[in-house]
Amino acid sequence: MNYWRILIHPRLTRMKSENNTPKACRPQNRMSCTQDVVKTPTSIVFSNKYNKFMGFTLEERQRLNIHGLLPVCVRSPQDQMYVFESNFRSINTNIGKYQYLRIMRQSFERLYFKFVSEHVTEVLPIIYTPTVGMACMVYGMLYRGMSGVYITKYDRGHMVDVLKNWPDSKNVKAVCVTDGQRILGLGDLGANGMGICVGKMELYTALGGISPAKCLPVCLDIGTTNKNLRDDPMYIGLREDRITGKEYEDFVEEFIQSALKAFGCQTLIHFEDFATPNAFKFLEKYQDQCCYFNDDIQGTAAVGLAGLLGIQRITKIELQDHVILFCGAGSAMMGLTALLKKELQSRGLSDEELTKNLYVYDAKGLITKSSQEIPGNIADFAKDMPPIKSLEEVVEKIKPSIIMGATSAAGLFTEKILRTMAASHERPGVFAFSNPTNKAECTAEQAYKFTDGRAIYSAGSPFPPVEFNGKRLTPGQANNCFAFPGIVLGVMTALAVTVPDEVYLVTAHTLSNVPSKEDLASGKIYPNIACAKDVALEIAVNVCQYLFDNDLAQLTPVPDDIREYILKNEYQLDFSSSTTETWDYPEMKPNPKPNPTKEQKQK
Ligand SMILES: NC(=O)C1=CN([C@@H]2O[C@H](COP(=O)(O)OP(=O)(O)OC[C@H]3O[C@@H](n4cnc5c(N)ncnc54)[C@H](OP(=O)(O)O)[C@@H]3O)[C@@H](O)[C@H]2O)C=CC1
Ligand SMILES: CC(=O)C(=O)O
Ligand SMILES: [Mg+2]
Repeated sequence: MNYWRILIHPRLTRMKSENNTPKACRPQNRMSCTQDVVKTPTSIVFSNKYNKFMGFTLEERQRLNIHGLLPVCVRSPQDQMYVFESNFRSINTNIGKYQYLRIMRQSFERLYFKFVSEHVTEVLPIIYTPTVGMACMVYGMLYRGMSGVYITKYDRGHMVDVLKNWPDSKNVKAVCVTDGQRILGLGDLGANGMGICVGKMELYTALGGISPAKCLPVCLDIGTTNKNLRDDPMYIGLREDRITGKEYEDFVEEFIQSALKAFGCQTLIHFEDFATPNAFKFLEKYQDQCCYFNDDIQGTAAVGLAGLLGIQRITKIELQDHVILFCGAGSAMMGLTALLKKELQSRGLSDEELTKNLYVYDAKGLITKSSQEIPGNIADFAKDMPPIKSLEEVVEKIKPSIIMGATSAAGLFTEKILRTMAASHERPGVFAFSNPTNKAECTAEQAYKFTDGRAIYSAGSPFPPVEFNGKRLTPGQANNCFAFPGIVLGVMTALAVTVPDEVYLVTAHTLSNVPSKEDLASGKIYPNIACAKDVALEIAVNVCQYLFDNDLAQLTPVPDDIREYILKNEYQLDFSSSTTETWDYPEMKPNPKPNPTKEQKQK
């Protein structure tokens, strides 16, 4: 039963809800049915989830006992957005904007998400890469209170209780977790890595339409090797060495089991920014055990493959006939090579045929048969040729038509490399995946300048368009944010038990088909980031369909129209004056009647 509704005095319900006139604020308009009135805790009314700032109508101000606590003006949602925008734009630094957004997120959630989802191009570079990287470096200074759950090594044995301390724990359906060891290309940032999980989950809502109540960011604070951080008086995490080996793996195992116990066995577990060997180890262990997803490996692979398919569409050269050089043997590139292999296998190529034109280069040089310690997942790519240490020499030798980097080695793609590629290929593909911006393997300007404006260039962080020879060239954003919001939306909607590799192939194909013929003609293999919400929906629909078609979903009955079903269940960004009718205010129970006094009893 919704007591809010019952408690509205009929006279008030008849009042024009957006009444903005001072006359309507006269005290005689207050409710008179005092005997049943429940005094609304002001802390709830103004809490992040229910706050409407000056958007509370007169009727609401009276009903919720907050009349007089706000200025007389009642702001419409449009006015609130205008004020939000004006504040945001008046701030001159990106980190300042980030701070402002943190405050807004923590004080008026629905307006915050409405703002982000309506200003994706402007806001993503702040709450996501590149600014979130900078924010994570000084997270202790920016810390503004509860945004997720921290679990330390001292919490072993009672992790379920710690997770359940989250105020909205009964609603949680997805967890994005990091141990902070490889935060973007910035290395070990320990407990500051929480900022990444918060940012990722905000995109679940802003792009995927998933209610924030379902999302829980988690940081496994198991120490840090970052000495500067440990010496920083503002650091928020454990000032100890990381736990490693069996102790670490047991800790992660306990966390996974605790999360499933606390929130249910269908909870989506999203691993983010774990160091590479650990990331692959856990993926292998958990992929078939629960609804598990590694964004750096699998999300990035889907976006990378979509980019390659886009290049295939532009150049009209089949992927297997391109010579592709992958730089960096970490989560991102190794996830991509594995998914590309699956794609090429599905085209009927043998392992030998499909790896023929694929080369991997890492910090020690080109991976050849004589390389030491080749990770198992790239052994197939080791070439039977003499070792080459320098990337420029590798490029000179193999003349790749596509070069992809996820190395965090800024400037790795030199002028010479780009010119060599341009000399051999009409439309060389250049992907600089590393984040944030200052880690990119080359900038958009360099890519266009050294290839006569012919490069098909994309980067992990956003680069502005470049004017070249009178043409405006727009770089693509090769970032897993084009994949994970749609993947998780599809997986969570379908109630997938596990997430098989095919889901990432579906994602890659869906994304690669978004750019129109005109986009491709202008060298764009990825959509504008402004379309990221539409892309997420498209991916979610196809992922859901795949899961239903392959009996991998537990949602019953299967919706007749998946798109409609998803849209019907998405998080409502709107808050109008009548929102209290539809908004999920907590049901308030009337205060228990006090025991009658002696005098009352005698009466
Ligand atoms: N755009 C996107 O969506 C994504 C971007 N990324 C970005 O990609 C980067 C790498 O991430 P991830 O794969 O997880 O990281 P890792 O750190 O695990 O991998 C980096 C790899 O690059 C190698 N490397 C380092 N320096 C060089 C160099 N000079 N030349 C060649 N190889 C080099 C490393 O070799 P060694 O280990 O021997 O040092 C390692 O194999 C990060 O900047 C991250 O932010 C990651 C995921 C998604
Ligand atoms: C984008 C991302 O996930 C990364 O850089 O790690
Ligand atoms: Mg990441």
